[in-house]
Amino acid sequence: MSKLILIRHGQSIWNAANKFTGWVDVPLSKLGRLEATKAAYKLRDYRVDICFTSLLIRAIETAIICLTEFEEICAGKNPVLKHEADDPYWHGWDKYQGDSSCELPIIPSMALDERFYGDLQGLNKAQTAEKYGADVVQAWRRSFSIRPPGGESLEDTMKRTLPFFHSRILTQLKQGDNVLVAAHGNSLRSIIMQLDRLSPEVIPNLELATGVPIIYDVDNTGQATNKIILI
Ligand SMILES: O=C(O)[C@@H](CO)OP(=O)(O)O
Repeated sequence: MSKLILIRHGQSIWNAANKFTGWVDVPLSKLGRLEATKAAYKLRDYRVDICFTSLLIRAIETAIICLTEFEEICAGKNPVLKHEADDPYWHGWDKYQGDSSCELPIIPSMALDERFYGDLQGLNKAQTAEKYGADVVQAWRRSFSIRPPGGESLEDTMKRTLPFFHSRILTQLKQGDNVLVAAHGNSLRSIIMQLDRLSPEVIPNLELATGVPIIYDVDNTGQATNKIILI
């Protein structure tokens, strides 16, 4: 049985400021780094073979903290970011083949990026609710198919997260690897919707706390058989 560890990044400086963030690439706050360190402590008895993150620094910082705070989680290996060679201007670090006997790959992908929040990015959430009405803004934030102005619905986000989840993440799990995924509230909600078989009517009630690991047991057919949340 493989372990799938999902973690929403620790608090970012824009979570702290109550701003819509989406694809804006803000770092963790001091509290966020502490949350990630606490998550690393909770994960100290787990072993990770491969890690996937979004391209956004708040998820990457969270992954790095989880993988470096206690050496045991990587079984003594060094985490190394492996960039995909799909950017023609990429400077070529990805050409390094690496050494799987002593390196733990961290694969960053835009498929795991936060939902694109369009025109709301950078706006204060409370002020936006006052301007447009709390119910309208709640539907933009939590419904399955309603898009925030100029942005992605959860359904849109799911169209990029799930193909990646199936082709890259589940493939590793089915072959027996333990996988850490450090991503975002909405990219993870779309994956959990699939794992927990949640309907579009139920998904608005799913909230993910920052920096809290969610662990699934996944069998070799790719089915999730158990779930625990390390609060
Ligand atoms: O601003 C964002 O990018 C997200 C996560 O912080 O917000 P929401 O809670 O509305 O999904």
